[in-house]
Amino acid sequence: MFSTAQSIYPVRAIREIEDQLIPSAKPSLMERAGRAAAEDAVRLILDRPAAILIACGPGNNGGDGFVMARQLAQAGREVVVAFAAAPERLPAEAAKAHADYLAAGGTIVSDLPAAPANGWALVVDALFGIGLARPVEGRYAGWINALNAQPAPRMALDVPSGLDADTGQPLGTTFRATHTTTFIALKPGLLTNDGPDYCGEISVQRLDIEAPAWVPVRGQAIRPALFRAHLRPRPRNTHKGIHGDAGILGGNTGMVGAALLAGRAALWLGTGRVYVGLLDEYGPSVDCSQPELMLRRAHALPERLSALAVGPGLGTQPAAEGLLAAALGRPVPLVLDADALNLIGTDSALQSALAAREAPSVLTPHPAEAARMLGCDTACVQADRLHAALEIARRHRALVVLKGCGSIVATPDERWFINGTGHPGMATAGMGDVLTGLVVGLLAQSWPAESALLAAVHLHGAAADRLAREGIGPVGLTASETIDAARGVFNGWLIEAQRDPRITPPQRPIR
Ligand SMILES: NC(=O)C1=CN([C@@H]2O[C@H](COP(=O)(O)OP(=O)(O)OC[C@H]3O[C@@H](n4cnc5c(N)ncnc54)[C@H](O)[C@@H]3O)[C@@H](O)[C@H]2O)[C@@H](O)CC1
Ligand SMILES: Nc1ncnc2c1ncn2[C@@H]1O[C@H](COP(=O)(O)OP(=O)(O)O)[C@@H](O)[C@H]1O
Ligand SMILES: [K+]
Repeated sequence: MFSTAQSIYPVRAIREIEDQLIPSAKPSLMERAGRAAAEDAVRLILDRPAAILIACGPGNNGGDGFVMARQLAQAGREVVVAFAAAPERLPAEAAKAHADYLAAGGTIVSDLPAAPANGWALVVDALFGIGLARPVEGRYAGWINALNAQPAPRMALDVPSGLDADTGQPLGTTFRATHTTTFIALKPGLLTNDGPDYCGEISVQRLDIEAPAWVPVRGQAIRPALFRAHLRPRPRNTHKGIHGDAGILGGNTGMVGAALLAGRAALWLGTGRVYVGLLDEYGPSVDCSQPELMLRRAHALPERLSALAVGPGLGTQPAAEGLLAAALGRPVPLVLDADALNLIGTDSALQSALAAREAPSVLTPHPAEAARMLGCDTACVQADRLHAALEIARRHRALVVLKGCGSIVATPDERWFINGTGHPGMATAGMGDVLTGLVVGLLAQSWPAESALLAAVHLHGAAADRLAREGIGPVGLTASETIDAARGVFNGWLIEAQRDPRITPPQRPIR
């Protein structure tokens, strides 16, 4: 069965679907949306007796609110609808929803009322959806501030008013939902940047749209189904040579730990051998708390590696630049992070070498590194994270993860993925080095690059989520602890995948 529940559609694509369906849909999409929202509302508040406040805006989002109000009132709920726009200027569908609500005996107040003595059971934002065209100011900003101040659950219809549905950027005053019922499909702005902070829990209501109406989708939410085929049990007759040789190049003076963290993450994810090449000339020759790592001087990494990561603690001195240039020439999968990205951002020879590579390249910038690569500032990257990730992937012919809240993975052929695991406790030093190690570890074990990146990004966040559930974080979570938890989550995935009859154990060693 064609499933689109995890597909992510930008506003333009949602509009295309609506254009195909609105003329003929019976019941209308707005009727379906309002009904689905009413059902979500009832699930949310159960039998809490207080009234439900629905604030309706001047467009079709307001129309959804009128349908929802009619449905809830007909189900015996007390509903208060606030609507201040001119009814005759509503778009046709919304005007019908408004008339139907009044015809069913509904009433409207033209300003947001004070909360009743027992408070609201639920406040609903049906002010603006994907039609938001400018920052919210004036009367509606006042309404949103008042709604945000209510101690009740706060539900947004389609998109929290004020949030840009494509970018997750708040435009002026923005509704802060505890729950968002979104229609037709997920939108990128709900999942990245400030989106998750403003949306709360998301319910996707697909409105029973038939498969042929779906326009081709390029965006997906990251989930294990995307890489489960590679979660294979090891054959019993195996040895370490089968599980890859990973190299980490970095660890300049004062930043040795970054390279060790990456190396440890690769090791704990099952890589056969891990070599760490350190630039610090006085760096250690053994990591006493992880003696399995083979520490070398930076120029003395083995010739034969299955995958190489360059960047954790690399520095930007000429020596680092020379090592990076040589690494770009190696015909192995490469992960580039941190200072490797900063160097590439300002050096056209390195950029050409990167674009010319035949073996896969994976770039893991955080927003500041992405900004250096694009020649803009961090705010401009964050203002449209999806565009920034796709642009870096296109320019460098590489896979990219733009890290942060709702990490975005972009491919050079313009597909993209958004990750939902992880939490703010991960904003701590060394966390990115761990991600680099997870990616290079899977690459060294012969995972295809795209699956390796998707799995590592999802795993990294899932590991931090597991720790937070156990009280280890969000505050005070350390990068080292995440490595340990990632091993646990990954082994859990392997066990789960073995129960999946579609995954068969390999008959022969992987290579
Ligand atoms: N067209 C349809 O049949 C369907 C529409 N749906 C709903 O309709 C929404 C989109 O409807 P619209 O395209 O009418 O757009 P919206 O209802 O999101 O907003 C558009 C209206 O708000 C005004 N506006 C935009 N930004 C403003 C601002 N900052 N301050 C003041 N006014 C502002 C516009 O001038 C316009 O009048 C979706 O998000 C969804 O909720 C759903 O019911 C699904 C079906
Ligand atoms: N608020 C957040 N929600 C989810 N993940 C986050 C959040 N903040 C940081 N992370 C993740 O933590 C990691 C931090 O990486 P990075 O900024 O490179 O750290 P460092 O350079 O210190 O190692 C990234 O994978 C990022 O996606
Ligand atoms: K809304």
